[in-house]
Amino acid sequence: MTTVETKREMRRRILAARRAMPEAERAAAGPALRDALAEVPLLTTGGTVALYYSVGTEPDTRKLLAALWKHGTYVLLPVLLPGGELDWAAYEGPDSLAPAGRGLVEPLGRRYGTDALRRAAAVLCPALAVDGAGRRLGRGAGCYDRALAHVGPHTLTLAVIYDTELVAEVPAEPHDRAVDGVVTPGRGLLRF
Ligand SMILES: Nc1nc2c(c(=O)[nH]1)N(C=O)[C@@H](CNc1ccc(C(=O)N[C@@H](CCC(=O)O)C(=O)O)cc1)CN2
Ligand SMILES: Nc1ncnc2c1ncn2[C@@H]1O[C@H](COP(=O)(O)OP(=O)(O)OP(=O)(O)O)[C@@H](O)[C@H]1O
Repeated sequence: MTTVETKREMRRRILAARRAMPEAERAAAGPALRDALAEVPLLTTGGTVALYYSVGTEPDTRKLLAALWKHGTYVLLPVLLPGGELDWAAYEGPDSLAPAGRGLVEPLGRRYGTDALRRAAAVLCPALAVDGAGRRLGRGAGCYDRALAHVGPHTLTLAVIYDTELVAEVPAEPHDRAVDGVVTPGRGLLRF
């Protein structure tokens, strides 16, 4: 199998496993992710944090989002642009969000541009699987590979996954951007 085919097969398998996950396990993920990250100084000491608003079977980031916002952290959320780049706008409470296309929920406020991540202290990205070298398998649109190209040298990049999605190996292509660590509901924050 080519790398592209292996990635496609992994995506199919992981998405099926997410759909088959017991509801109780899914429901426990949101509070667990919040509790794992809400006290991490990098996320709460005043810098900007880029998060995403989880949808469907993704690990629930909504409780973490609410906790960071209540704490006063400046949280950016992605807006999908037509070409597949991500723009960024601030989360300003529940009323600052609206359903967007493709099943996404996106912020309505002023957009800061595709390179807004340059000033972020941390970027939390969606992923389907990550390996111990930080190689990350995303949905396959390349949005976060492009977005992560904009981060500054001191930005901590983390992927949010379920426990079982930390795997032995994710196949990589030259454009893939590695992450510095993962956060999972059961294991919390792991830096590589
Ligand atoms: N919650 C969440 N927000 C996110 C992402 C994500 O993975 N999760 N993204 C991560 O990159 C970005 C959005 N990227 C996307 C890129 C392509 C498609 C897309 O083509 N969707 C198909 C439908 C496939 C499906 O239902 O899964 C389509 O509309 O044809 C969707 C989102 C930014 N926001
Ligand atoms: N920096 C980039 N500029 C332009 N296209 C890119 C870039 N990075 C990735 N792509 C394109 O995106 C497509 C999908 O890449 P890949 O399979 O690695 O996505 P992914 O990492 O799983 O998804 P995502 O980054 O959206 O979470 C590839 O065809 C690739 O050519």
